[in-house]
Amino acid sequence: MHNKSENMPKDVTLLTGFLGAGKTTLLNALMAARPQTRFALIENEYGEEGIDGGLVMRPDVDVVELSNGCLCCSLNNDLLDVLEAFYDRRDQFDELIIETTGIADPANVAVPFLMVPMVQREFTLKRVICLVDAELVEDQLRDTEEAIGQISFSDVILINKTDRVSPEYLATVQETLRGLNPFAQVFLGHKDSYPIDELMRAVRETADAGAITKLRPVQPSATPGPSLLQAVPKANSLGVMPHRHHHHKHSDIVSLSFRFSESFDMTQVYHRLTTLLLFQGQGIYRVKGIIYDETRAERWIVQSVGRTLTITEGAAWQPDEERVSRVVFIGKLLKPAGFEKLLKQCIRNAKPEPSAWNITNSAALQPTPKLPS
Ligand SMILES: Nc1nc2c(ncn2[C@@H]2O[C@H](COP(=O)(O)OP(=O)(O)OP(=O)(O)O)[C@@H](O)[C@H]2O)c(=O)[nH]1
Repeated sequence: MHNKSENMPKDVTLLTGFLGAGKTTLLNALMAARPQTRFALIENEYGEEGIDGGLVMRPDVDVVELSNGCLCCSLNNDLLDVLEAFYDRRDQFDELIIETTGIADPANVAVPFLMVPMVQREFTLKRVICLVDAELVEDQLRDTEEAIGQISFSDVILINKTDRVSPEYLATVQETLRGLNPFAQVFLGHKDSYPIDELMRAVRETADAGAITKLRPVQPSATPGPSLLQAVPKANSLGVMPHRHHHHKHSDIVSLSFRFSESFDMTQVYHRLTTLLLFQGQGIYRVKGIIYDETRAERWIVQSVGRTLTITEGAAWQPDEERVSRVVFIGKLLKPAGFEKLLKQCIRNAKPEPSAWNITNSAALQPTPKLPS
């Protein structure tokens, strides 16, 4: 049973929210709750090593991964190419979901859907859902520019991870968010209880009207993103003209990606990353990794949000799959040297090198983070 005729525009859900807010986790729950729907998915990741694509649980989903940049800026033209490719295989899916990077400005990602008639003809931006980490959002609003743009642009806000905060604190968070975006529908949830039907019932005010789409008040970003209307004249088959390359700055947020073919010692991984986050975690917003451990048939999934590290078992390696570990760190002004050293120390049977990660060694982080008092 498929939702729509192949000739109808495809519904698009844009999923945004700061690094680690829970977008991929919600995405999996959403797709599991809609087994009859054939989803196409665009996974955008800031890091060079795409991790999220490997975390998508439904094997039948048509996933396109766009790594090493942000759809809202450096990969803006790639979005048009991917939309064109999806258009060409429009008979193979019902709905498209785009998971942005955790630092994307969704207003820029939405531009083609709102302003390019040929894209509008084939794709309807149904909703922009912003996930908010109930526990960390106040810090993120204080320390970064990205979170505010995401919250203020979205039609729907899901205050996620409610399991991690008290009802009193939740009330404060709700008030803050209402102040930032009084137009959005706000829902509460956590990974074991999402209001999926409500989220998917919510639609942009003008999404069904098919006419001119009214933009909600948007916080202007420090450097405005590109407009696809200023395109250079070479149309693709959707009739869309690609834009020249454009970069905008993500308030000094960088991503460091590492890849190793050696087997890792998970005790070391846990110990060293926990220590790192505990004592030098201030500028580190996110750690994500898929780790190869030769003693296990399964891969390990390593995640951190804030100072919380979790290691869970992932899918088993396929017989012909290359066993590699990939780890991404995203944070403010991170420098690679210390992180690489730390990871090398976690390789199974690595030679002990006591100074590899020394909590007083702040070479990897600029400016030097303060130890928690
Ligand atoms: N306690 C708790 N943890 C959650 C919840 N939702 C997600 N997480 C955890 O938060 C971490 C990040 O979740 P993801 O779904 O990967 O977050 P994301 O927004 O996709 O992350 P990025 O793509 O890196 O921005 C994972 O360890 C999840 O298991 C929740 O409701 N409660």
